[in-house]
Amino acid sequence: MSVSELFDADEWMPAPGADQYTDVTAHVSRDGRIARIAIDRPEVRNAFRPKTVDELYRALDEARQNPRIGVVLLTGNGPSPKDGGWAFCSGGDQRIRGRDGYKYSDDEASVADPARAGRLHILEVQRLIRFMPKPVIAVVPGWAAGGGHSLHVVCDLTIASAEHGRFKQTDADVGSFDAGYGSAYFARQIGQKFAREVFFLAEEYSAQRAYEMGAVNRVVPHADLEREAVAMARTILTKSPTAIRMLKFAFNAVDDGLVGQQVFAGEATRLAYGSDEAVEGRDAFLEKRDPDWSPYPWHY
Ligand SMILES: CC(C)(COP(=O)(O)OP(=O)(O)OC[C@H]1O[C@@H](n2cnc3c(N)ncnc32)[C@H](O)[C@@H]1OP(=O)(O)O)[C@@H](O)C(=O)NCCC(=O)NCCSC(=O)c1cc(O)c2ccccc2c1O
Repeated sequence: MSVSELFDADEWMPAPGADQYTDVTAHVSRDGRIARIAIDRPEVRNAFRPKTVDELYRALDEARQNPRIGVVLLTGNGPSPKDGGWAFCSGGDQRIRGRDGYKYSDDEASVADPARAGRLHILEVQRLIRFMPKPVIAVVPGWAAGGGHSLHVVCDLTIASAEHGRFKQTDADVGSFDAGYGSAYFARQIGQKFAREVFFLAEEYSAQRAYEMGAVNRVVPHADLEREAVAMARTILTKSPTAIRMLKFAFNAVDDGLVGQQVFAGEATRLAYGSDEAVEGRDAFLEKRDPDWSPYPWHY
């Protein structure tokens, strides 16, 4: 059975552990440098339930820790076998939303561990994407709605299908609100007036309109969507991994407060450890002598 109508089997091989997933598919390009992770519930416009979120997190974390992978594509498989509709993601599955979050289907897990009873852990996935030391590209073949809209917002880049890409922020329609990256950071991207309009009116925006608002990087013909996304990824792969990582964390830092500074600073520390000056500090300690900083000027 094909993964998705846009999926090119010649490009991808299954990612390690992918056979254990039911709600997502995870692949790695045949040269091992790009990950393709997709929500695989097209019959509900790729709405996520807790199991979907668990699998998304695991697949993304595998990609994060794989030193060969430089870019991650996040998408939604399709079309729906029911009506042919396409989706990136339509947010939390409203059928299993409880009073304390989204419910696992086998509620024995919740009985054994009440802390697992109601989940909002798509926010953990958002943070994983945000702090992933490599670009994540949202590949939007259809609807990005509600929490699915927020997922595209937190990705570094978005490429959308000209024919089927649709954007709608339905949170307030269903009594929900992503008050973090989904809204406040979205406003940093496209401006306060547009962001408030998108949330307060919950209207539908075409891919072209989202592009004009600054919410989308590229709009391409539907049939070319994944090919163009891979091409975008391959362009990024021609760049310095360190430069891309530092740039991503620099773009983040201004909006991420002390955590943003910490993440950026961690990478700065890694770079400093590579210098002769830092090696001198370590060696002096180990050799129980005063460090000799004389070769290292106070740069200006
Ligand atoms: C996405 C749509 C605009 C698409 O409309 P369309 O007309 O194309 O398709 P249908 O409406 O007919 O849908 C086809 C089929 O799929 C089912 N479905 C679609 N979305 C969902 C969903 N989210 N949950 C459950 N089921 C869904 C639909 O019922 C149809 O099924 P049939 O059996 O009738 O065939 C439109 O579908 C739409 O508006 N969907 C809902 C979007 C939505 O409101 N999402 C939830 C927003 S809240 C959220 O996502 C959220 C999650 C979190 O975990 C948070 C955590 C912390 C803070 C905030 C959070 C948050 O806001």
